[in-house]
Amino acid sequence: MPLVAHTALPTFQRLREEGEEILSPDRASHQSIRELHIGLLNIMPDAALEATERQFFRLVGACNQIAQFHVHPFTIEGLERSPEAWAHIHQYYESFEQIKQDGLDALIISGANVTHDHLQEEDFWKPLTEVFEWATQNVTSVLCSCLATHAFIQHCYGVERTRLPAKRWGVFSHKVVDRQHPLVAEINTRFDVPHSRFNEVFQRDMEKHGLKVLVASEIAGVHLAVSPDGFRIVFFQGHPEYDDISLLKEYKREVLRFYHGERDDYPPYPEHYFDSEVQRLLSDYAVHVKAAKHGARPLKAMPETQIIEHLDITWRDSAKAVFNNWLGKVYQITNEDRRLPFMDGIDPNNPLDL
Ligand SMILES: CC(C)(COP(=O)(O)OP(=O)(O)OC[C@H]1O[C@@H](n2cnc3c(N)ncnc32)[C@H](O)[C@@H]1OP(=O)(O)O)[C@@H](O)C(=O)NCCC(=O)NCCSC(=O)CCC(=O)O
Ligand SMILES: N[C@@H](CCO)C(=O)O
Repeated sequence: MPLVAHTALPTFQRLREEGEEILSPDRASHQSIRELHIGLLNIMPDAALEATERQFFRLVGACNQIAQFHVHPFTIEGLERSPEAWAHIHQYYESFEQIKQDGLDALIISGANVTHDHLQEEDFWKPLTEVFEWATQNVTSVLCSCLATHAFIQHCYGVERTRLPAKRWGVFSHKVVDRQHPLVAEINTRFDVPHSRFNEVFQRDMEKHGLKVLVASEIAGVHLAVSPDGFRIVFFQGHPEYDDISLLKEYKREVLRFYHGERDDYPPYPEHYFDSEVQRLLSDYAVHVKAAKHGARPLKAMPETQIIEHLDITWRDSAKAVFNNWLGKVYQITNEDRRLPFMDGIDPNNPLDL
C-alpha cells in the first residue's frame, strides 16, 4: 500500500522521482477504499488444477497483507477433464457469464498443456480468445502465464510461438532489464524463475510489436513483458507461481512416461534444480527404473520425501514483489465500479502515465 506524503519531508519527493508510489494527502483522503476482485482463469490439466489454484491464490494473498482480495476462479470449455474435475469446477468455480456480469479489477490466466502444433487448433482456442476480447475491454490489467502469453500474443499481434529444439525446463537466473518500470520497481535486479515449456516467443518478436520487455534470462529468454500501453497485459513466460515440488512432479511424470513406453529417452533433469545429493539419488533410481522396465523387478516409487528435503525455492520473494507492484498499480487506477476498468482521468493507452 502506498505512502502518503503527510508532511513536506523532502524524502517523499526524492522517492517519487525514483518511482515509488506516493499519494498526496488530498488524493489519499478521496481514495475509494474497497476490496479488489481478481479472476483466475484456470486452464491447467486436472492433476495440477488445485495446485494451480493454491499457487496463484497464495501469490495474491501473500504479496500484500493489508489489502483485501476476492479471487474468482473460472474455466472454459475445450479442455479434457475428468468427471471429478468437472464436479470440483461446478461446485466451486464461477461461470464466465457471472464474471462478466460482476466485473473484475484484474485477471490471471494460467498456463495449459500443449497438445497441438498450432494454438488455434486447440479446442479451447475460441473460448480463450473470447475471454481475451472481453478482458481487454473491461479489466484493468490481465496477467498471462506461459501458454496464455503465447496465445494472447498470437491473437493480438499475429506472432506464433516457436517450437524449441528441447524443452526449456528448470530454474534460471533473470535480470531486470527496465528498472524504471513500476512493475519491477524496488525489487531485486536479479532473481530466479522456473520455466517449463516447449515453445517460446522471442524478445525480438515482442519488441517488433511494441511490447516492453522487463525481465529476461540470458539462457531462458524473456520472463516478463508488458503490452505497448505499459500495463494492460502482463506477459509471463516463466512460472514464478510454481511450488518447490512442481518441477519434481513434472520430472516424475516424465520418468513414468519413459517406464510406460510413452517416451523413448530417459528424461533429463530440469536445469539448476536438483543438487548433487538429489542427482545421486535420481541416478540410482534411473538404474532401477530401466531394470524394472525390462521386467527385472517391480517398479519402486521415486524417493520423493528424501528429495523434497533438498529442494530450495529461490523465486517466491521476487514473485510476490512483482504481484504486489502489479496489484498495487491496479488498485490506483481501477474504477470504484469494478465493471469499469479505469477511474476518470486515466488514459487507457498509457494507464500508468509512463
Ligand atoms: C506433473 C503432474 C501430472 C503431477 O501430478 P500428480 O497428480 O501425478 O502428482 P502426485 O505425485 O500424484 O502428487 C499429488 C499431490 O501433489 C500435488 N501436486 C500435483 N501437481 C503439483 C504441482 N505441479 N505443484 C505442486 N503440487 C502439485 C497435488 O495437489 C497432490 O497434493 P495433495 O495430495 O496434497 O492433494 C501435474 O503437476 C501436472 O499435470 N503438471 C503439469 C502442468 C502443466 O501441464 N504445465 C504446463 C504449463 S506450462 C505451459 O503453459 C506450456 C506451454 C508450452 O509448452 O509452450
Ligand atoms: N482506484 C480507486 C480504488 C478502487 O476503488 C481509487 O484509487 O480511488
